[in-house]
This record gives sequence, C-alpha cells and structure tokens, in this order.
Amino acid sequence: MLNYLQNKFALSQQGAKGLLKGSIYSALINLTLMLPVGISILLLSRLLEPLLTDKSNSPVLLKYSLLVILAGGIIYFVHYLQYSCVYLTTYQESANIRIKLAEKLRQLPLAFFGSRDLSDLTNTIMGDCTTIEHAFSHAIPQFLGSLISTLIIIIALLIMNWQLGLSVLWVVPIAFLMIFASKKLQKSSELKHYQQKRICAEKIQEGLENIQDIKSYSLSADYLADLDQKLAAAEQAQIKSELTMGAFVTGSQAILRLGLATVILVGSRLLISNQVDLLTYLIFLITAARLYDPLAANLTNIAEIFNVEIPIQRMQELEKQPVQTGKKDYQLADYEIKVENLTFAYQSEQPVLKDVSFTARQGEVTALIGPSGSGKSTMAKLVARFWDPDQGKILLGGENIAHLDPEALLANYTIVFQDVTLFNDTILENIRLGNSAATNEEVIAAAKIANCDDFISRLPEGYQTIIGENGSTLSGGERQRISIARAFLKDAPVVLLDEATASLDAENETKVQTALAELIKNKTVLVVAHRLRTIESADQIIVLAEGQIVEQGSPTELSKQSGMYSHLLELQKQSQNWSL
Ligand SMILES: Nc1ncnc2c1ncn2[C@@H]1O[C@H](COP(=O)(O)OP(=O)(O)OP(=O)(O)O)[C@@H](O)[C@H]1O
Repeated sequence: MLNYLQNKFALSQQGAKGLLKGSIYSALINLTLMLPVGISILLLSRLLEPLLTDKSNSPVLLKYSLLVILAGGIIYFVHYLQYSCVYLTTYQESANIRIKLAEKLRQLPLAFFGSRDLSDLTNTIMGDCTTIEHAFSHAIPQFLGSLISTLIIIIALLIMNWQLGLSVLWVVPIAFLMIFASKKLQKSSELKHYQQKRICAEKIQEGLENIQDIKSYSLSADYLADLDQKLAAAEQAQIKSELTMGAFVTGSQAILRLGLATVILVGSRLLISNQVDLLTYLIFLITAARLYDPLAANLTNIAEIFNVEIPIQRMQELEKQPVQTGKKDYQLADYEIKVENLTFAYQSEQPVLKDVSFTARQGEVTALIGPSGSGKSTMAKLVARFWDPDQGKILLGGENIAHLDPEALLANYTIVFQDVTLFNDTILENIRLGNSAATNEEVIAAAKIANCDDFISRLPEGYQTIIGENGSTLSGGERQRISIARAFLKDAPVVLLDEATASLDAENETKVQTALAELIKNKTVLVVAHRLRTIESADQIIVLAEGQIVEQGSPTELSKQSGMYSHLLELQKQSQNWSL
C-alpha cells in the first residue's frame, strides 16, 4: 500500500505514511460523525418505545445530553488528530518536494535550462506543488478515508438487514463507476486547460522580458492582441474542463440521492409486510441521509485526484531528467585542454561540431574564430561541460571531463560569457560571488583591476549599491566589467572568455584588455572572438566554419596563408574604413 501511494503520488516514504495515517483519521472522522446518528436513533427508540411496546417511559434528558457532549468531544479530538497529522505531514512533504526539485535542478546540466522555458519551471516548482499540496491535505485523505468508513458502514448495514442494505448501497458503485468512466475525458480537458495556462504564462514572461523591444518597435497592440487571444483560449479551456467535471460529478451525485428513494420504497414494502420494524427502517433512513453527504463530497475529490496526476507527471518528468555526475575528487596533471575528435549536435541529426580536435595549452591563449553560427560558443560551453559530446572527448589535465562532477570541474574555470548574470544585491556581493571567502578589500582590489572602481565610486552607495534584477540599473559595459571583476576574484586556472569585451567602448576595452592580460597569465585561456584585433596576441587561432576546423595556427602563420583568417582580417580592415 505504502509503495503504491509512493509511486502513484510521487511521495517520499514518510509522505506516503503520513497520507495513509491521515486517511485513517479521515475514516475515523466519518465514523465518529455517525455518533450523532447513533444518539438520535437511541433517543428515537426511547421515544417510540411506548408506541411500539406496552412499556411506558420518560426520556432521560441528562443521559442524552451527556452522550451528545461526549460525542462532540470525541469528534473534536479525532478532527484535531486528523488536522495535525494531515496538515503537518502535507506541508512537510510539500517542502520536501520543493527541496527535492531544487536539488534536482542544481544537478541538471546547464544545457537543460537553455531548452526549457523558465516560466514553465517556476510553474512546476510553485504552482504544481501548491496543487499537489491541496490534493494531499484535502482530496486524497478525505477520499481514502471515506472509502474506509463507507466500507465499514456498508458491512454493518448489510449485517443488520441485507435487503435494506442493498437498497442504500446499489447507487454507490454506479456513481463511482460513472466518475471513473469519465476519467479519460476529464483528464484530457484538464490537460488542455493546463497547457493553455502554460502558454499564457510563457507569453506574459516573454512580454516582460522583451518589453523594451515591444515598445521600441510599436508592437504593444500586436502583443496584447495575441495575449488576449491566448487568455481567451485558456478561459475557454477552463470553462470546458469545469463543465466536463461538473457534468459528471453532479450526475453521479444525483444518482447517489436516488438511494434515498429506494430505501423509502424498499423499507415501506418491508415495513408493510412486517419484515422490518419501524426503528430499523428509521435507522436506515437516517444512515442513508448521512452516508451520502461525505460520498457526494468525495465525488468532487476524485475529480481533483484525477487532475493532480497532471502536475505529478510533470514533476516525475523533471525527476527523470538525466543528471550529469562524475568524480568529485580527482588529481589533474596540469590544466591543458585537449579536444579529441569531438562531434556534437543539439537535438537534431545535424551536428553543430564535427570531428573537432585541438589542444589549448596551459599558459597560452587559444582563440576560436569563425563566421556566426560556426559553433564557437558551443565549443566553449562543451569545454565547461554544459553538454556532453556525442562522440569524442575533452580532456582537462589528462582527465576526461565527462567523468568529472560538473561542479567540481567548474571550480577550475573562470567563465566570462556574453550574457552576464547579476543578482539583485549589492555590487560588493555580486563581485564576491567569484570567491565567497574574499574580504571586502580583495573584492575592491578585483573591481579596480577590472576597471569598475570609477563608475562604482560615482554611485550613491558605492559598493553597497543594490543593482536591481540582473543589474538592470547598470549599463551593458558596467555589467560586463562587474563580471570580469568576479572572474579576477575567482582566479581559476582555466579561463573561458566568450566575447568578454563586446560591450565596452574603445577606452574601457583597452583598459580591460590590459587587465585581462594580467588575469590570464600562466592560465589556459580559450577565447571566443569576433574582433580579430582583440586576439592578435593569441598563441593559437582555431578557425571554425560550419562546425569544422578549417585553419589552425598562430596569427602570423595564418595571416600569411590566403585562408579564412586572412579573409576575415581583410574584411575587418575594410569595415574600419566604413562610415555611416
Ligand atoms: N541551445 C541551442 N539549441 C539548439 N541549437 C543551438 C543552441 N545554441 C546554438 N545552437 C545552434 O548551433 C549553431 C552554432 O551556434 P554557436 O552559438 O555555437 O555559434 P557561434 O559560432 O558562437 O555564433 P555567434 O558568433 O553568432 O555567436 C547555430 O546554428 C545555432 O543556431
């Protein structure tokens, strides 16, 4: 049972135990709610005694009042137990699920995040977990609990009088069958609703991320019209999903109520033919009325349980994503990078890099150049193990990086890519990310080398200035320099630069280039470059075209050949003479 619950609802063992315990308490609640029915029947039998027998009696009010208080106490106590068990377990489990997801995300290859919409991931962590949380705290324990209590009550009724028992119970399997038969339809309409909601969330996120372009190209009207359309589609899908659910739930609830009619019919016949006494008949009438209420509520719960399967499946999909693992403890001979016969494709059959081999030696600068889309950035990302190659291997200091733990591997790298990521924190803390153990003085020293100090000291709070989400209050060049300062602070033996100085003006670029020259001393440096000027002093240039190495050598060697490098050099010279 525990295993079934664990697999079905993606629970931990502790969570499955809590759910089972909560369901038993829910069953106890349903059973204790029968206590008022029992007391009413006792009182009724006492009141009817003079009519049914010759005995006369006087109702003992005090006794029944005490019984009512006792029943109230028991009901309160069982509710309290159920509440504390179910809710505590649920919120604990829900926290565990979120932590497990966050841990999973931490282990996923960085490539995963490029292929997934981030609003979708946020939705899974926040929205899906809340949906599941509600189902675990309400629908599932109440449903399982009512199954247990109904079964016990059914057995008791059948023992009392099987004919009346059947007249109460025949509707139960039909009502449940109706709901279960509609499962496929309900799930598919809810899935459509769910997908429409995701499309809306993605559209809103896209709008927020690109608000600048939307405004500057006067696309607001188009964007809003498209969003309206998507919201209307989501609304339609929601109405359809709710209607589908409502039609089946209310239909099956109506069937349940038919049971009361059959109890009256069968009971009257049996009463007339003296096969049951009045008291038994009344017991069945009261019990039937009481039994159908939690069952009717549970028909709605079943629909919620069907629907919770969708977010559970999504979470399970995320959990099944392969993670990159590897050795955490390893010894590197040196920091030379050797790429051997590497072939790599993103998703399609068409490889982005084909049979690439080169060596980036320690203490040297190796530059990757080539036309746009030739695979330069992909190569740099493969070296950092954002993805694993389809064929061939990359060795760092003699170790195949595919066998190293990604986090342990990245400890050797300083990475400065085009897309700088900054956090909504102070400048000081943003730079300190490079080395959390660095002192304020070390952070400021790194900022000075990266030519950040000037603009930081002009800010009202200096290094304590909060820079907004992803450094939104800074210019592109300033953000890039902060990321370079971070790289200085990390000071790792391998440096990957992807267009590191792209958004700097000429003056700053020269300063940062000088600083970079300091940073890369005695390090293995792999630079992805567009402007050949910045790599004139590189030790080795790898020219990529359509994912293959077409030239390789020092700048002097390559400039003497009439290959792609010379051609690109020529183009660059011409562009310097252009004017607008
Ligand atoms: N995450 C991705 N998923 C699928 N294809 C991708 C992805 N990233 C890049 N590509 C494709 O891989 C090819 C190589 O891209 P890459 O960014 O490595 O080229 P590049 O030489 O660095 O280009 P640029 O100089 O324009 O930055 C391109 O055709 C690109 O469309």
